[in-house]
Order: sequence, then structure tokens, then C-alpha cells
Amino acid sequence: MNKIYTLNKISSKGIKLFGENYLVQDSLEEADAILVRSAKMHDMELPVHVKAIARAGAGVNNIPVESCAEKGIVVFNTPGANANAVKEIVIAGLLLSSRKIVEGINWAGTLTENVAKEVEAGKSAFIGPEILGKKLGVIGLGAIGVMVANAAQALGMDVIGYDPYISVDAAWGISRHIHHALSLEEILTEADYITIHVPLTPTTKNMFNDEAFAKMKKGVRILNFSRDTLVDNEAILRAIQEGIVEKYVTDFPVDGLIGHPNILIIPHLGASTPESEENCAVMAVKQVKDYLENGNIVNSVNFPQCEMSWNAAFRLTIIHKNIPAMIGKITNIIAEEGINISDMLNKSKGEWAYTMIDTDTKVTDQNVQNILDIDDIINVRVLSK
Ligand SMILES: NC(=O)c1ccc[n+]([C@@H]2O[C@H](COP(=O)([O-])OP(=O)(O)OC[C@H]3O[C@@H](n4cnc5c(N)ncnc54)[C@H](O)[C@@H]3O)[C@@H](O)[C@H]2O)c1
Ligand SMILES: O=C(O)CC[C@@H](O)C(=O)O
Repeated sequence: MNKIYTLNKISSKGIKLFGENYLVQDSLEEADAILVRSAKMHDMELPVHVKAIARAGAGVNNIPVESCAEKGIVVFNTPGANANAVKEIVIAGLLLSSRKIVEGINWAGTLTENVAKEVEAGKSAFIGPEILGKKLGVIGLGAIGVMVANAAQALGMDVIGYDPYISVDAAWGISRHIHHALSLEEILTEADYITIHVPLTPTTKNMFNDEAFAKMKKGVRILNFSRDTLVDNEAILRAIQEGIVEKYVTDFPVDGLIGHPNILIIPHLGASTPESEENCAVMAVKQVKDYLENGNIVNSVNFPQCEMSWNAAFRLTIIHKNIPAMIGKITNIIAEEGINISDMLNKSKGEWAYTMIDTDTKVTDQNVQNILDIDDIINVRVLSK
């Protein structure tokens, strides 16, 4: 029986897929895997029985990805599963950043008498420009950025996108009408609206700082549905004060920004649709099951993509450092016992590697121990059909 610890509420449509051989619990006790959304895991002790963590979502900055790799814990995410939900809220954010809809609604809600007359007399305080023909800069052209760029272009915006690491899949998905910016500078200096769709990493943290704001057009509107600390909050407050930023729409409420007239704060609702919660849960559960039952790794952020059809009786899965002579050492140990390897796959990602070895004869416990004793082997699992 595999045990799954759900750290956040995960859609039942995904949980149901675990089936009979799984116990889904709200404790870490003997858990084989953890399902998580935004809960912060950096201070969590992860016991040796945890083999996998699946983030039902895109961003993995709440998970200690590198220390998990060192412990042999495979971290998965669900690329693209919530992208449409975020695209839709970004389009709403674009309009809210431009037209004073929220401000107008709030004002109308305060009126008590002669409402129709008061509205007509006072509504001129809530004029805001149309987005048609305005320039939108999209930073990060991944699952979400591409969808946002295409949708904004379809609404009549002039869209420029910047992503020096764009994937082939994303490049195929982007409309030919989107202008390809060759530098971040081009977006910062030319755009009337800027939307950020990059992951939070040590290099992207505070990418919107004083220096970046100093390059922007006066009156620019900034949308951040990616992560709070991509934007330096002190710097954006200064940029608002100086009249550079007209409006900041963010999905990340943090101290110091609440109640500011030029800032619209949404309580992290980007992925909060039934469709996206289901998509993420289904994808996360399928990936965890495939890893626990078959050893296949699909959509991991710390280990390589590694999938192999399984026709033999047994499968060894080995997590190790990506260093020379590892395969030879492992296969020698198996050969010493006269066991034939019927299929094998080895893949690496950065300093980590993963090897799958299928055999018709069961490798002995001593064999497994001998493999574990090789330097830089992190863990070994023996799976059977
Ligand atoms: N508000 C929400 O609820 C919500 C939901 C989903 C995702 N997110 C956030 O949005 C981010 C993006 O999600 P996604 O699904 O599009 O991810 P993705 O991995 O598909 O796309 C990210 C893109 O950013 C690009 N990139 C990385 N560094 C860059 C840089 N310095 N400059 C320009 N481009 C850069 C990558 O090449 C990639 O194409 C996530 O990491 C997450 O933090 C938020
Ligand atoms: O789970 C959520 O509600 C938010 C997910 C989002 O931030 C993500 O990175 O996918």
C-alpha cells in the first residue's frame, strides 16, 4: 500500500485516480509521496521514505528542489495544466489595469441616494484608456506567456515577447504576429503594459528593480501573476510615486502594498478555477503513480525525463550522480550474480542521473546493497510486476 500525504487540498478528480492500492492521508507518517500546491516546504524535514513530491501547478519555488535531489526525492510539476486559467485572469488584469473598473465599482457601492444622478455626475473620475493598439510586453514565453501574448494580440494589442530560453513547443504555439524582442531592454523601454511570466529563481528575483523602472515609459502598467519577489516592492512604490508606473496589478498580496490606490491586489487566484485545479491534480497524480509503480519519470524539475516500456518481471531504478563509469559499476554487480539485463535506460539532468534496469530474475538484497555501496549512488528501488 502506497501512502500519499496531501499538504494542500487537491481536487478529488485527481485523488480518485490513485485507486485501491493507495492511502491518501493528511500526515507525513510513512508517506511515499507528497502532493502540494503552494504550501512552503523549505523548512520541512523530509524522511527517507518520501520518494516523490508532486507540485499540482507550475512554480516550484516553495519546494527545496536541490536538497530533494540530494536525498533522491523526485520533484514533479504539471507544466501547462493551469496555463489557460492564468491567461484568462491576466486578460482581466490588463483591463482592470487600464479601465478604472474596480475603483468605479467601489465608489458606486458607497452611493445611497439619487444614485443614477450621482453616478452620471461622478463617473468622469473613472476614465481609463482602451487597450486596443497599445503595446504589451510579455516577459517569459512559456505555457502562460504564449497564451497571454496570443490572446492580447487577438484583442488588438501590439504584442512584443521576450524569452531567451524559449522552448521549441512554445515557439510553435506563438502567433506570427507577435514581435520577437531581442533584449529585455526593448520591452522595458517600449511597452505601455508589461506582464511577467518567468519562474522565480535567484536570477529572476527582483528583475523589476529601480534600474528596470528607470527605463520604462511614463504611465506604464505592470502585471505580475508570476511570483511576488520578481518585483522589488520598494522600487515599484518609488516608481509609482515618480509617475512611472500608473498601475500595478499583482496576484500576490504582501505587506506594504495593500490599500495603495495605484495597486490592485488579487489573492493568488491565478489558478483557482475548477478546470485548472482538476487538470493539475490529474496530471500530478498520474505522474506520481507512474513513478511509484513503474519508475518512469515524466515532468520532473530535478531529474531527467526517463520512460521505458516494461516487459520483464523486475525493474531496478537507481538515482545517482551524473559521473563517469557509474553504469559499468552497476551492471558489473548485476552480471556477477549471473543475472541478464533485458532492457536498460540511463538519462541525466545536470549533476543528477537516473538508471532503469529490467531483469527477469530478481536481484538479491545483497546485490542491491552492493549497488548502494557504490560511491555517489543515492537510492535504489526494486519494482516487480
Ligand atoms: N498566479 C498563479 O496562480 C500562477 C499559476 C501558474 C504559474 N504561475 C507562475 O507563472 C510562472 C510561469 O508559468 P508557466 O506555466 O508559463 O511556466 P513555463 O515554464 O512554461 O514558462 C516560463 C518561461 O519563462 C522563461 N524564462 C525563464 N527565465 C527567463 C528570463 N530571465 N527572461 C525571460 N524569460 C525567461 C522560460 O524560458 C520559459 O519559457 C511559474 O513559474 C509560476 O511562478 C503563477
Ligand atoms: O495552486 C495554486 O493555487 C497556485 C499555483 C500557481 O502559483 C502555480 O505556480 O502553478
